[in-house]
Amino acid sequence: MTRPLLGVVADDLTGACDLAGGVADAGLRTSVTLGVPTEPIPSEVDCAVVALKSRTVEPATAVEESAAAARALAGVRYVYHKYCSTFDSTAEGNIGPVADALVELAGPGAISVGTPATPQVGRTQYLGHLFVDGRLLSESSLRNHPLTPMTHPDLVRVLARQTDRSVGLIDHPVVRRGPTAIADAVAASRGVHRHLLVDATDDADLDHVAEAVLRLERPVVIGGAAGLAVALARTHFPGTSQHSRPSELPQAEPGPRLIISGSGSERTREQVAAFRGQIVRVDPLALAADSSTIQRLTEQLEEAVRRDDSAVLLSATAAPSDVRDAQTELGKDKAAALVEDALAQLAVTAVGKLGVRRMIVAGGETSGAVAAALGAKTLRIGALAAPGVPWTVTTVQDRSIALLLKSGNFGDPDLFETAWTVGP
Ligand SMILES: Nc1ncnc2c1ncn2[C@@H]1O[C@H](COP(=O)(O)OP(=O)(O)OP(=O)(O)O)[C@@H](O)[C@H]1O
Ligand SMILES: O=C(O)[C@@H](O)C(=O)CO
Repeated sequence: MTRPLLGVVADDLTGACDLAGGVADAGLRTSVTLGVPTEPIPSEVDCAVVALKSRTVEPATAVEESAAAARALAGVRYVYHKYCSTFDSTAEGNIGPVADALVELAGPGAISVGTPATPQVGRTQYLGHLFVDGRLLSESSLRNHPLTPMTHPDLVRVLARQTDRSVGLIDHPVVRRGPTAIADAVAASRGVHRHLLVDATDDADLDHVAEAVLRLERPVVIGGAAGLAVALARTHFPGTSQHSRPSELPQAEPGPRLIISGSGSERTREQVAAFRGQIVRVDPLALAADSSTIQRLTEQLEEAVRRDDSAVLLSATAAPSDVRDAQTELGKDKAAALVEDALAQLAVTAVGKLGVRRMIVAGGETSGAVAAALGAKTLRIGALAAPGVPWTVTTVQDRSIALLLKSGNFGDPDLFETAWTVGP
């Protein structure tokens, strides 16, 4: 029996979908489980993805859940630590502690090798510095992220602050020399560094890194965003791309459609601004001030859904200054929890009472909260509505629910209109 190529520990749900959509599109049979799996990985799977909600939790919790996920994935060829393509981390930072735990579990002498570079969505790493659409990370809109503001572009330093282990760089001149040079550089780093970040500015670089990684003496833990995972898929199983294959997902039942946005990202703000249908607004200050707010929102949502059959948008998305005001008044965690809980509760009402069967959710934390409240356990992966944003189907109480779980900065500005045309 062949072993799954990749067992992925993903720090948020939209990141899990991003990676799963990419590797499925490259031809890997892919499963997504929400939370640590309790069942063995099905033997026909090439890539088993475990979606956690560990990006913004206490480091000790992130470590405990990630280690449990890695143990549940025992037997895969490579454990893949999926973090964000913009290296999103809290001030304490969970990427370092989780990477430490995963190399520890991988066995004596293990090393982690990875890169957040995902050129398809404009993320590149050069001389250890991360760029977003050609701008330094710290000068991109990520500096205003509501939970994980990224104000330092030098990832070697960012990661080194999160771990006591030594962090090294395989720089672009080495990457450009090809897989042998990269593999030699990794071999020379064993015993010197415990974590290696690798530059990549285009897909050819990622293919070199993937080929080098597949040749490495194990134990090795691979780290990164979707880019390197997709490069591993196309390097390991060349010629199996699904681009021309129809989606195998079942058709969703007809019914009202809902978009839920708790994302603070710049791209989501553009998508909300471009949306022309009915919008129900969710405000953390109103939620905090009056416990009847959720009842009022429920009524507004019911009315909007019944009024006409176009998609309704339920949105907490606000300008960074408004988010900051709410955080100053309520505290960052309380503001986030109020919004996540309200959106999750309204999602449950939408499915249980209003007959919603197709839903777009914007924001990683928001998607995690919504999917957990719905009771989703696994996702089947379908067609991509945009790079990094696949349609998925989950089964909840014998009902198929189609979910498009969107990372904040992904998708074109008109995604909330166009995504339905490729959905199940
Ligand atoms: N108006 C608001 N005021 C304060 N916090 C908010 C507001 N709207 C949303 N939030 C919170 O901000 C967080 C946004 O994170 P989320 O991961 O969902 O989306 P994102 O900002 O696009 O990030 P990502 O790129 O990871 O998807 C959530 O915890 C959400 O509850
Ligand atoms: O890597 C990315 O950018 C996404 O998959 C993600 O994790 C955003 O939250």
